[in-house]
Parts: sequence; C-alpha cells; structure tokens
Amino acid sequence: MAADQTMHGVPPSLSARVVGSFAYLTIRDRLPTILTKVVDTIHRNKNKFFEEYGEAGIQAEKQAISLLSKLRNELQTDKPVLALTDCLPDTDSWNQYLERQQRLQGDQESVSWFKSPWLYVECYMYRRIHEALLLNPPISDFDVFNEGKTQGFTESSQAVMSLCTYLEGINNNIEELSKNQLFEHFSKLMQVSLWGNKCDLSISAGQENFQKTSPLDSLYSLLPFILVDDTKRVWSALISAQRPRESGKTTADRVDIVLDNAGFELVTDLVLADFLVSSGLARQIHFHGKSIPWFVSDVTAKDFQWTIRQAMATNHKWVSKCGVQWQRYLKEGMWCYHDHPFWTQPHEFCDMAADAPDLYTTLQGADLVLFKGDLNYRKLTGDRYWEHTVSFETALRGFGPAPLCSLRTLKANIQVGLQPGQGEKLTSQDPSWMTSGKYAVIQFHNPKSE
Ligand SMILES: O=P(O)(O)OC[C@H]1O[C@](O)(CO)[C@@H](O)[C@@H]1O
Ligand SMILES: [Mn+2]
Repeated sequence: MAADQTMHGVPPSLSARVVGSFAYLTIRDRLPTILTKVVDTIHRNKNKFFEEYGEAGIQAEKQAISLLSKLRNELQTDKPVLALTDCLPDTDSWNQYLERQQRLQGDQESVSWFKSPWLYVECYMYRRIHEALLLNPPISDFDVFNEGKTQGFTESSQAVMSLCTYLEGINNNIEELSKNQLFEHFSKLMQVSLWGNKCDLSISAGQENFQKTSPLDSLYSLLPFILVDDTKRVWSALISAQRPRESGKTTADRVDIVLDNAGFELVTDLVLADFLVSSGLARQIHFHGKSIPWFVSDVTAKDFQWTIRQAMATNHKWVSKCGVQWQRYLKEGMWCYHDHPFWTQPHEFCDMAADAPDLYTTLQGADLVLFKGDLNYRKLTGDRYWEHTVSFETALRGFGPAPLCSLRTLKANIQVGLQPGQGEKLTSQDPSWMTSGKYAVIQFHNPKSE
C-alpha cells in the first residue's frame, strides 16, 4: 500500500501495486496499447509531415516515435518516473509534483509506474506524450488523438440528429412549458449527457466506442443503472439561484460544465447547455476543456470549435440549426470556453484551492458546476480506496467552490455515497460493476447548505 495510507483517516490512492486490480490492468495492458496506437498514428502521418515541413518533418516524426517507444519501455519495465524536460508553463509544477510524490512515498523506493498512485502516473503518461511532440517543434501541434475524436462525431450522426431534433421540439414551445415540464426535459437531458459519457476512447484503449442509436429511446430502460440520482437536488440548486436579470428575465447567473470527451458526449453537453440557456434556467454557460490532448478523447479548444462548425455544416435541418445557434451563443457571450492547465495536471481537486487558486475563484462564480465523466470523478474523490458508504462530501475533502454535480459512468474502482449494502449487492450480482461503464451516478454536493 502507498505510504499516504498514514494520512489521517484518508484512505490510500488506487495503484497498480495491487496486482490484478483495474489500475494494474490499465497500466499493464491498456496504456501500452494506447502508446502503440499513438506511435502508429504518427508513423501513418509521415507523408503529411514531409509535405508540410520537408526533411525536418521526417526527422521530427522519427524523433517523436523514438521518445514514445522509450516511454513505453519505461512504463512496461516499471522504471522511475522522470522529470519533464520541456518548457511549458506547467513543466515546473509537474516536476514539483513528482518531488511531492517522492516525499509521500519515502526514500526507500522511486516513484514508478506500478508503485505510485494510478491517477498520477496515468496523467503523467499523457503529459509525456505531449512532451514527445513538443520537443519536436515542427509537429508539436499535432493532436495524436484527433482522428478518433472526429470519427466519434461522424459515426454517431444518427444519434446527433435525433438529439438535435428533440431539442428543436422543446425549443419550439419553450415559453409555454410549465415548471414540471421543464424539469422533465432537464432530467432527460441530464441523463443523455450522463450516458454520453459511455463513449470515451480511453476505456476502450482507442477502439471504436461510438453511440450508434438514439440515446433518448433507452433512457427509461437505463434508469435502474443509475446508482445515485440527485437530479432533484441539482434542480433545486438551479431554481434557488434564479434572480431577476437586466434582460427582464429571471434566471440563474451561470452554470459551468467541466467537459470530458469529444464526439457524441460533447454534443450531449452542448444540447444540455442550449436547453439551460433557452429555457432561461441559466443566463450563461462556461465550458472548461483541456489545453493539451488528454486521455485519448477529451475535448480541446480545437475539438470544441470543430464540433460546432461540423454541426453547422451538417446536412440536416435541426443539427445545422443547433450549430448556428451555438456559434451565436459563443459570439454573443452567453457561452464561453476556457481552458486552464490545472485540468491537465494530476492533482486531486481538493488541492485546487491551494494549487490553482485562480481556477478555484473562477468556479466560485458559478451557481452550479457540472463535472463530466470518470476522470473528473476520480479527481473529485482523490482516486482513493474509500468505503462505498462514505459520503460524497467526505470524499471531496473540502472541495466545494460552488454547488456541484458529477455526471459519471463508472469506469474505475471507486464509488462513494451508496446505501449500506448496496456496493456488496452489486459486487455479488455483477463483479465488474465499477469498471464496465454500465452503471452511472448523478451525484450532487452543495457546500452552501452544509
Ligand atoms: O473519459 P472518462 O469518463 O473520464 O474516462 C476515462 C477513462 O480512463 C480511465 O482513466 C482508464 O484509463 C478510466 O478511469 C476511465 O475509464
Ligand atoms: Mn475522457
């Protein structure tokens, strides 16, 4: 067990140290597969690099591949984690974090892939992939995961069409809807956004994992798989934040969405955001994305813009109408997109106030923050061996810039806030319930009401 087990009442971090655990299998099998795919992708783009940068492009391709092969070897042979050598604004912070891990682990053994916290080493792998490209300037902007992300959008076009058509139906008579009807739509769109999180490309090690059918049709049959559903509490938080605005409307001021994956999941988030604004539940939406390619399918600024442009250009009346509307929201400031280096660092969110105080202050300005996906849940709860019955609040360890809600399908061995016996029952019925992506939670915490 990790040395941080001794921290007062805080359980140890998930780690590949536990042979056979999901963390162990991820590091042993899934991460090397992802690295191999990254190498293949760079190699397949060799001609493109040559056309764009001539001989320098070919050299960069070779050099990046050699750095990535070295990385794969370090991982597979459990070598010590190395300091970063590039010069991004977050390089020092990563290197300090390595020292912090070393202090926590003690001097007896190095921080390494199979011995250190899974959350830390998994994040570190994506930062090292980025370093391999950064150190080879002509191709440093190349997003090794771009193909999978754009494919995720195109392959889910049927599902995108049905979702945008559904939204058009709501928006058509939104003024006439009662509070109850608004709640019903809100709840449905939260669930669509929740199940959109099934489509990440990290759990499948980059294999196709796309939404082919309309998500709306399956919501009812998926209800039993939502282990914690705090939608009503989220709704109450939104309603209690309603204030009269200059526009003459009564709305909450701001909802922030901490995005996860591009492709279909991003569309579900945009549709939810559209509904929040068009229904007058919120005046503004702030999206938070990643500043470097991350966990295979996570949204970067480029993916965000690409998705909206793609929606605009789709030959389907309601999808293109959505795209045009979303572009307008961005132009007129009702929506905005931010990235912050903290989202691509390995910290647990309970460290945010101390280690990224500017971001913490930003989030404090929201009436509600929605955290999408599994990795955000791992960071919210510190990716630790908590008992299932420990409250979400306890696992957050003081993190609470604003009322917050996690929308997450379970893809890692961690789940808090369950009823006594619920976890044991699930384990006996379906031993892989925490990692299959079949189950989900809509879990809320309001720091203001504690
Ligand atoms: O896109 P998400 O939902 O954050 O999931 C990322 C996935 O990557 C993992 O970190 C595993 O590699 C899992 O925790 C999770 O399945
Ligand atoms: Mn993701």
